[in-house]
Amino acid sequence: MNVLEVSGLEVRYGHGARRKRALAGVDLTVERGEIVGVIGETGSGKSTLARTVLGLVRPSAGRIVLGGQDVTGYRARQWRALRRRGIVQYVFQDPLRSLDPELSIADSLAEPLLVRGIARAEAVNRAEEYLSRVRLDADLLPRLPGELSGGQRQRVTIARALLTEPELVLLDEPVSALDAANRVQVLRILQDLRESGVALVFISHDLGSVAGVADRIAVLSEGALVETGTARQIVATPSHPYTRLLVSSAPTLRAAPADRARREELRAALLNS
Ligand SMILES: Nc1ncnc2c1ncn2[C@@H]1O[C@H](COP(=O)(O)OP(=O)(O)OP(=O)(O)O)[C@@H](O)[C@H]1O
Repeated sequence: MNVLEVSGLEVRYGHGARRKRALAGVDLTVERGEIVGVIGETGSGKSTLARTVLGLVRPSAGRIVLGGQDVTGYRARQWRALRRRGIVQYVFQDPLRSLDPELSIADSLAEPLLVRGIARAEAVNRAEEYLSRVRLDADLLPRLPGELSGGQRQRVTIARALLTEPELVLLDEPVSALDAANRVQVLRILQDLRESGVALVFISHDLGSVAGVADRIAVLSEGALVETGTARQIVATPSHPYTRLLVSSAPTLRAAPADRARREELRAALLNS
């Protein structure tokens, strides 16, 4: 069963002459338990896609079905209620901005459970359990976000997103602000989540980060999906020139990064395609 079906999704920003199309007829499905990567360069529409699926941006055309429910015509109030139910959760790039700096980690984690009527003792137990799922120790619970490293903070936001047992988690550049060691740790945790059955949409400009985690990858360019395939297909036999450019620009995917001349060649082919 699909937890997310997006079809013909179009988003336009601004008005009149300044109207700009950020998404142009995007079709994407995510099955239960599947990890789908969405990659594209800056400005390709990745965050717009995430924000539209969360009901934070209104599409000008297309359809969104979440957990079997057509949510396309939802008003702001209905979206808020849907987000409160926790079926779809999100993790953004900057964990400091998504954690209240004055709340302890225990309180940040317990809060989504308390608003669902779960007793405090039970909420704290669950918080501890989910911290261990993201390989963090319970002794972080009394600390404030400012007393954690960036990687620890991002793991806390992932734990918090999982606490409500969502069907789908959207992660928008979850590792981009992290140093290499923390990035590897968070990517491992995302891989581990495969066993939990939650579906993930992992959005990144960096194919190298996504390729080792995602089952399928969708490639976004100028608001349109130009290619979708298994992670293996996208990396080994990319068919669209833009995908080839992304593959050649991802140093971690290759023994040696493509040299500049080769990248220019691919970019020229892309402009002419
Ligand atoms: N609120 C907004 N109002 C007007 N234009 C916007 C708005 N948000 C995004 N855009 C434009 O829409 C396009 C897609 O932006 P979006 O943020 O979705 O891209 P992105 O792929 O997530 O980029 P990045 O990796 O830099 O975050 C860009 O041209 C951007 O300038």
